[in-house]
Amino acid sequence: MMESGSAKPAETKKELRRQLLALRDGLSEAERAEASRLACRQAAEWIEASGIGSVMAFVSFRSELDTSPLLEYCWARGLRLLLPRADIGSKRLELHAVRSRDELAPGAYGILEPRPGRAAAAREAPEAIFVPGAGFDRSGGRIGYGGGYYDRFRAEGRAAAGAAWIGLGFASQLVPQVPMEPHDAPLDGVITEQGLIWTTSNPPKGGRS
Ligand SMILES: Nc1nc2c(c(=O)[nH]1)N(C=O)[C@@H](CNc1ccc(C(=O)N[C@@H](CCC(=O)O)C(=O)O)cc1)CN2
Ligand SMILES: Nc1ncnc2c1ncn2[C@@H]1O[C@H](COP(=O)(O)OP(=O)(O)OP(=O)(O)O)[C@@H](O)[C@H]1O
Repeated sequence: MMESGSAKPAETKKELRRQLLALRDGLSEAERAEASRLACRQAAEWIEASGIGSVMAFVSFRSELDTSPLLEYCWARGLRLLLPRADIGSKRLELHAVRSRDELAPGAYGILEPRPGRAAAAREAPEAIFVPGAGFDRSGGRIGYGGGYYDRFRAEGRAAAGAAWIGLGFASQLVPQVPMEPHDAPLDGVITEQGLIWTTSNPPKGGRS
């Protein structure tokens, strides 16, 4: 029975997360590859138009949209690519500047992460942050794996002032509304294989392109 009207956001989020991850797991390899290629092209076009020099992205795991084409784009264009290491104890993200795939190794949760001895700690704050998720909505709502890593990272003020926070996922991960809690900061936009959607009335650096 649906009781979304009376359920607490945290419980509703848990159920929505479960449903969205099941849906994402159901995409075929071919669908995933094609959508990933298209979405990463959209992200690259936005980066190109915005003129930013440092990008925070993520290395995909489980059934996430495959960010490999975006990582390759950043390396090919000589952009600073900052990737996170998750500290499970503190639920904090630590950023490293990664210059090639050789600087990655399996880390927390089995995700490929920067190898501390190889990739230098990031000196700068990222100008754009591509955010993973289980689901997104058109008003900046996002639901992740429930670790609160990205909300904490944002609350710590570690992105550049005016940085663009952009969700990156499949169009099938867009839902009418993600229930938001007070600690959830809204995203500025979402990129899927169908294009970029700005979710704010005041688009960040780079503008509407
Ligand atoms: N590619 C990628 N990297 C990322 C993230 C992400 O979503 N995608 N994260 C974004 O935050 C952080 C990792 N966050 C994670 C949080 C929880 C679990 C996890 O396995 N959770 C358990 C459930 C725990 C529970 O019961 O609450 C599970 O799903 O089995 C995995 C990753 C940092 N790096
Ligand atoms: N800024 C913060 N400081 C302390 N705790 C926080 C902060 N932001 C979120 N949390 C806590 O983290 C937990 C998970 O939050 P939430 O369900 O929003 O995670 P999520 O966005 O799905 O996860 P992730 O960002 O890891 O993908 C919540 O219990 C929340 O209270």
